[in-house]
Amino acid sequence: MPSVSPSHYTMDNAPLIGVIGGSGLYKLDNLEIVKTVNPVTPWGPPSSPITIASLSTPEGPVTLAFLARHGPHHNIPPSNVPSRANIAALKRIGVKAIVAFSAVGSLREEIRPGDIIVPDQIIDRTKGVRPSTYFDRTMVGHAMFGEPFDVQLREFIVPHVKEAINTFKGHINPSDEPRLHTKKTVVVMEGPQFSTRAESNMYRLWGGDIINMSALPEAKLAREAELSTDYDAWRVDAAPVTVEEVMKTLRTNAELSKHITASILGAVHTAVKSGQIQGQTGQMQYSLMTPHKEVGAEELHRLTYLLPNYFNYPDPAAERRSRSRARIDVDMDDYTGGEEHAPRGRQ
Ligand SMILES: CSC[C@H]1O[C@H](OP(=O)(O)O)[C@H](O)[C@@H]1O
Ligand SMILES: Nc1ncnc2[nH]cnc12
Repeated sequence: MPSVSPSHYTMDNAPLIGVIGGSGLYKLDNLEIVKTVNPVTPWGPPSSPITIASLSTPEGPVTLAFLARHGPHHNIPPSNVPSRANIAALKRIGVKAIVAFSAVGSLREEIRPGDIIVPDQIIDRTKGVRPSTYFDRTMVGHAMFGEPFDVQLREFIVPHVKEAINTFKGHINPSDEPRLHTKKTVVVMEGPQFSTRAESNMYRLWGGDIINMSALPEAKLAREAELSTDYDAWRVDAAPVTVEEVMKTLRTNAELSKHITASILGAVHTAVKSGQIQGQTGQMQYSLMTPHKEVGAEELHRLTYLLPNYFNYPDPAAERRSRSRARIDVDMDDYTGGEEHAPRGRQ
């Protein structure tokens, strides 16, 4: 059986870190764009083209992959975000860890507009309308999710985020200085409507601290794909929320989130590359229940795209195509018509 490389990216400086930008964060600054790819995964195309770019960091330039969760023009509502495609595409590029950004509402008085939150737990209040697993056919898989974010990655990131906030303080009115909150619980609701007051009170009783519409199924799918995740959220609204209020704080906070990204990613890249952050590789080894011979060929091809360490069933047509190519930089388009664009210079 021909082997499938776990990483299909052959550049020396492959992007190990994927950044998912949420509301207000549709691109990063100070990026030298290496290329933009438009993969089509077995779960369809991701939310946006993926920008593979070099970012100047205190540790030197690092290559990262950036994707806009709601599309570059914010035209994908939370319930329709193609999270399976987003996660699969980042995994296929060679990403090992995802730092995701999200705008959130607060369920606690002490979490003020503009504050930054690194949550450690999730309460799922989505309504089952979002595809939330790669194991929804005949291969049954049960990922561990007691710690929904990668503990090592989260603990590594917190002091770096704190430092980034400190170095940003000169740019902000002292009374508006953002505070960092850690070990908080994010409630993920379906939306797109915001919560009723009764619901918010119930979430508070449940132990929820912040609320959004996006951290799931993203974090569940990343776990199934054996990727580490960390969520950096910033509080946008004061209840009752209006989109106008939300967008105002988003604009004010876009600069801070870009500053945080630029400040922390060099260190995160180094820690992932050196193995200081061990990652989630191997997590699914004992989670897959079904013998491969009981699973259909098409499903096995899909799972090979996502988890080549456990599945080795390339699409014969893709095999023929790739054999006929002299050199492949990214073979994410094997499933389909993905295109690559030439570098466009700075974003
Ligand atoms: C713009 S308010 C509601 C919207 O904002 C959050 O998006 P994201 O997490 O992608 O920043 C929230 O989850 C909702 O989708
Ligand atoms: N109050 C809120 N509820 C749900 N998602 C949100 N995203 C931003 N603010 C929110």
